[in-house]
Amino acid sequence: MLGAIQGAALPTRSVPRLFSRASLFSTVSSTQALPSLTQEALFLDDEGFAKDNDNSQPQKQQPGGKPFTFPKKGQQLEMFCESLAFKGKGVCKIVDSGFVVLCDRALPGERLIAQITRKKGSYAEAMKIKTISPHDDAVIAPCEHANDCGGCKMQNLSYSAQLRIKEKQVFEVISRLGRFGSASGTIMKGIVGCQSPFGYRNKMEFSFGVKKWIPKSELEELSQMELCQDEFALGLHAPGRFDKILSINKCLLQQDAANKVLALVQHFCELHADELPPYNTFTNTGFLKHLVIRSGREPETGALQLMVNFVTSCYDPTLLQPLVEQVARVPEVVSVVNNTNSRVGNTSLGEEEFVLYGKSTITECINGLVFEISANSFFQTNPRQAEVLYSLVEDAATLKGDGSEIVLDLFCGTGTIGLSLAGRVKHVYGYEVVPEAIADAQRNALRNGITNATFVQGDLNKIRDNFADQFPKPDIVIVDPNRPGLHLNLIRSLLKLRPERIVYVSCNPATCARDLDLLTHGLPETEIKGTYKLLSVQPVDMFPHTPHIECVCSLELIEV
Ligand SMILES: C[S@@+](CC[C@H](N)C(=O)[O-])C[C@H]1O[C@@H](n2cnc3c(N)ncnc32)[C@H](O)[C@@H]1O
Repeated sequence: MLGAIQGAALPTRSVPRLFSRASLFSTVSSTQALPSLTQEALFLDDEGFAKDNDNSQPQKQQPGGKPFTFPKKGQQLEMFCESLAFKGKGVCKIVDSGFVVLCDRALPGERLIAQITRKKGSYAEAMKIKTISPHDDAVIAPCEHANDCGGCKMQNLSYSAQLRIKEKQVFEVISRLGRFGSASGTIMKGIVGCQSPFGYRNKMEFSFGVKKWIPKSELEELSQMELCQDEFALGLHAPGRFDKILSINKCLLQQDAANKVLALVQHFCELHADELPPYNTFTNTGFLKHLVIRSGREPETGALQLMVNFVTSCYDPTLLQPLVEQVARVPEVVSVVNNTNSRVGNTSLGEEEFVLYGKSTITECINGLVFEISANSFFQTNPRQAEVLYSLVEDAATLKGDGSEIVLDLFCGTGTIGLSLAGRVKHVYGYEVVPEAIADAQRNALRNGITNATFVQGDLNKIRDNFADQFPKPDIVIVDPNRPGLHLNLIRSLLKLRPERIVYVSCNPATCARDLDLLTHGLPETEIKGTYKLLSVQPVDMFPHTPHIECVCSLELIEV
């Protein structure tokens, strides 16, 4: 049944406005990355493909022949939310005109009043003012910051409804953008939800600042006097604001012990803001820039371990000492480090690192392997669901298990996927651009006594013709790219390499669908001939309450 798709005529589709196949590839040169879709194009693509409104806005007339009136900035209008775009914005239609508006925090099925904030090409953006009638699955968000913080845009929706929406988004993008049409029904697997939709994150990064962002809802309650006192803030950046911090008392995505540390640091630093001044992004002055809290598990006992990282503008351990002493009293804290960053701006990556208390790393266990995590190393942020994800990758790889196969783990990070397969294969080759991640991967192999894994540092957007000479021909290739997906040259190289199976792990269904289309259907304009059959697409929810979706896709080589 699936095999038939390869030879069958491809489903035709109307060409969306901003993302025709011709426009997508017209700018590609051999040295350029496959043009990553702009966020706007991605969204519109999603909007245009994902629903039955392909013709909703390009035309200048309503069905009755009446011309569309573009809404004006500042206008408050009644609208109905039809679906969610990948970035979590509600795709709404103005009730009178059917004009499409993207509205933050609008939920599918909700009727609402929203204020137009800007016009963007043929659609508008709006800010929700009030709900007229909620989504059937609307719930009261458990987090006090849910309506103001940019992180959990979907907390107002029951978790089962979140999963349904995400599953539908993947299905639509795979069928339309990936051009798998009705066959998507047999390819798609049901979404795998997260057992614990709260407390799942093992890393949260908070910022210090001098400007507290006061949400509209609180503004009316505050006296003028209180409004003037914005000299200290610790929390998350207000949505779209680099300079304003929404003070966070407790984040439900992290563990209770991490919230204890956050509250303690909030309290201490607010009291001692004169000695420990928060960083001011306008004047580039101040000391405290970021608080990063990471968590892990002790391998033998499974006990929670916390690493607290203070990112400061310079190195001054004496200044930090009283704060470090307080934090170290929290029983779960096993490491306090200080990363210094003197550069202008807000990055939390340090130039130099100093251990102020305890160890320099914490550990995490994934599917029986132990991984060391340092302050700046990449690690999956939902480790329990990462175990689920990696098991799905192993299923998709359908290893023989006789130790004969070669696995190529592209975009390997700290080696977690490849290392978790190493016990069942002949050799794993990992490829990754970040040198520190490669060093971590090598250390992780050593720590777990794995001797059949080799990790190579290199940029997969700049591969040359001799790329495949660096390792024996792989039987299975795993790709786990960042949001922009695969470079066109890498797709060409995979098609030339012809591994029996490709497992594509994606954090962006839109670019994943684009790449699956190329690997299976090919693209005559670029002389790419697809030689793979898409066997399955498995959505996995790694980040409940956020718009993010992960997918594991299995592809099998076909003889042509
Ligand atoms: C989504 S992460 C996956 C990491 C790993 N597979 C895991 O599960 O932990 C993507 C990884 O690709 C790496 N990466 C991004 N662009 C790259 C490039 N052009 N060449 C090689 N690696 C790249 C990133 O540094 C990151 O470690």
